[in-house]
Amino acid sequence: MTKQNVMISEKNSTSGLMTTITVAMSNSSLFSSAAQKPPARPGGGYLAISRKKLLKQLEIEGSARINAWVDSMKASSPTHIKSSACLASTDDHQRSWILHHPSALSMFEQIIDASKGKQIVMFLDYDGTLSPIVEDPDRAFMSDSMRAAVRDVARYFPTAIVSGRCRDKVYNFVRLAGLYYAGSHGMDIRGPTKGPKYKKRNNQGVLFQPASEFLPMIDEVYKALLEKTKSITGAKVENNKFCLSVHYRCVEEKKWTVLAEQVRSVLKEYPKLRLTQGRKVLEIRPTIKWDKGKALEFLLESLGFANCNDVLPVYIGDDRTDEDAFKVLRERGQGFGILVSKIPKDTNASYSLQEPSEVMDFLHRLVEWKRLTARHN
Ligand SMILES: O=P(O)(O)OC[C@H]1O[C@H](O[C@H]2O[C@H](CO)[C@@H](O)[C@H](O)[C@H]2O)[C@H](O)[C@@H](O)[C@@H]1O
Repeated sequence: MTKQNVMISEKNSTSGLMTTITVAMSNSSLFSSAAQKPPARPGGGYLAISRKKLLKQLEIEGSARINAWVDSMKASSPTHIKSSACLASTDDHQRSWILHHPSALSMFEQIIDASKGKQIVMFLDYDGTLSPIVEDPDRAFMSDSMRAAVRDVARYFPTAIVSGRCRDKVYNFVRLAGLYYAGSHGMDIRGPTKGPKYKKRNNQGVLFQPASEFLPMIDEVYKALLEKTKSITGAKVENNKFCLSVHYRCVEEKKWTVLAEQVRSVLKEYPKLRLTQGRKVLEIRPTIKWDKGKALEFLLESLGFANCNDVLPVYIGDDRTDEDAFKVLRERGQGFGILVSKIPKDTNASYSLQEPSEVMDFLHRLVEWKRLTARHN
């Protein structure tokens, strides 16, 4: 993002004198589309526009952004009943999607074949992957049987839980000591508190928090968002330590625009924070170049698998933020992303699973296969 010095000129109505102030602004906050961007100014000169024009521009950009947010909030929440013609084309779409992203259960043998001579490393998202999506984020409990499946998997394979939630919270849900935990979308990584059997190279004592300088800002924004959104019934602001979530799952659809405006009115004071979207949630996080994909790479490196061919990372997740990890795997040409979804979605994952119960089946099969091969060797 490039910075542009903007000179605002104003004519004093009584004196008739022009006064000017200069403001350093990012191009992206000034111009809503690339087409509107001014030509580059060698040497970073001034762009003179009137205050009126600037405010108008900001207003247009602001409402365009709100509309885009709300459109995206609606697009990820299909609520309308489909006509039969529409249903038929949906079926076709579903069939074609599943051809491109087959079930990881039906492709299990192929996945195992690809792991020959390689160490499988498991990366598991939490919400919607290990626990079903529920209305109250504080009650997204994991079943005991899922916990047992994850514990078994972690006995045989290095395993990390990668979540948008704050690390302590996700740990309190999972409650397994021998795992890596990457909370706050990977911005808070901690190695196992109990020595895992699979210990390879230098994987102990990992603690990595690339966004620690943002803590005071996140706290401030958390308080501001709590205050700002308190009038909206059902809205919930969650403090995930290095990032925040504004939930709208329980907010009436007609209030989504107001909520988006409230969030934007707070965020516009914090250009170092950005907004992404998840499942009926607006996620606010630092603009640093760090995401679940970077966390995956960091963890592979911590486990001693940087630049190695003898590793097969498998990442299972259900949300948009998991796409960063799927993309890394695709670009590395290594391992597989598995998207948990019942409906076709644009994804960089190779395979799919429909819901957490299928994730559990997949984990069981991995363990069963590992036990069998261990018996034969
Ligand atoms: O990366 P994840 O572990 O998938 O975390 C992403 C967000 O998950 C949680 O919200 C989602 O699950 C809630 C409970 O089922 C649901 O009520 C909400 O609508 C979902 O968006 C979590 O509460 C968020 O903080 C995470 O960012």
